[in-house]
Amino acid sequence: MPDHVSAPFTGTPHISAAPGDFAPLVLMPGDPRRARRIAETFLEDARRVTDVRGILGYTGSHQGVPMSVLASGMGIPSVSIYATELFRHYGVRRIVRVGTSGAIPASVRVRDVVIASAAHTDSSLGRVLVNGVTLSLAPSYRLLRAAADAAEQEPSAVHIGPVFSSDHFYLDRPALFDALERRGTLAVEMEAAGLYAVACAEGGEALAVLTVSDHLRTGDALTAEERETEFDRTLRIAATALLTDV
Ligand SMILES: O=P(O)(O)O[C@H]1O[C@H](CO)[C@@H](O)[C@H]1O
Ligand SMILES: O=c1cc[nH]c(=O)[nH]1
Repeated sequence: MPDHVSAPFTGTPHISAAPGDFAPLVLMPGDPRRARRIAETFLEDARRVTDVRGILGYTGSHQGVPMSVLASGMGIPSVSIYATELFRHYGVRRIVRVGTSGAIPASVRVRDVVIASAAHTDSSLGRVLVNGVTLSLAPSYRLLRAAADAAEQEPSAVHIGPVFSSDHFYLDRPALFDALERRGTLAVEMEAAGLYAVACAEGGEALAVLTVSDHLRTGDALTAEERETEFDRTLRIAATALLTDV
């Protein structure tokens, strides 16, 4: 092949899908098995488009509009890789994380939904993208507003507010969670801040809608099976946001 002819695109280091395999609208759970379940139960005519490292991705449609689902894996480094590659190489415009989270205040209960209107983090990601600046890690206002409107149609509790995206799942620091609670933080999880940072850097839109799977104060928790199945409301809100003004 002559030097000036670039090689055909055959995927990224982490995604084996061909160009055009992903829809511009993407649901993103952490867990690959949840991605498969969303493809099987929520999307129509879904086909698998990638499975590198067991991170499953599917494309089908929802309410007649093309929609994909791709797992992010756990943590900010992992979600940052997948979100960057989707925005940069696959023409993706919107990613809505559909994840699980741990509730912090008593007013948030297991099975409630939390829409992350901001993401605090102990990750460095918000500080390294623009030299000397800590970026505000926030969702797309359009997606947030659409999700807030969709939440009004839901019969049970949906909370909107800041979450804490932690680099540490086993963080034994009760005083930290007390301090975050006093500042209005609703829940802890491990990806929203990374997704918001990447969307900001890549010019995409992002939002995180989280099912509360456990409570840091009471110890209440969903079973492992419920973690896979208890996210119908989260999915409805996320898909409505993805489909707004497309
Ligand atoms: O259920 P997911 O979406 O993976 O989200 C939460 O669960 C994982 C920890 O168990 C972390 O990824 C955290 O953010
Ligand atoms: O990251 C997470 C997710 C659920 N529950 C937690 O305590 N942390």
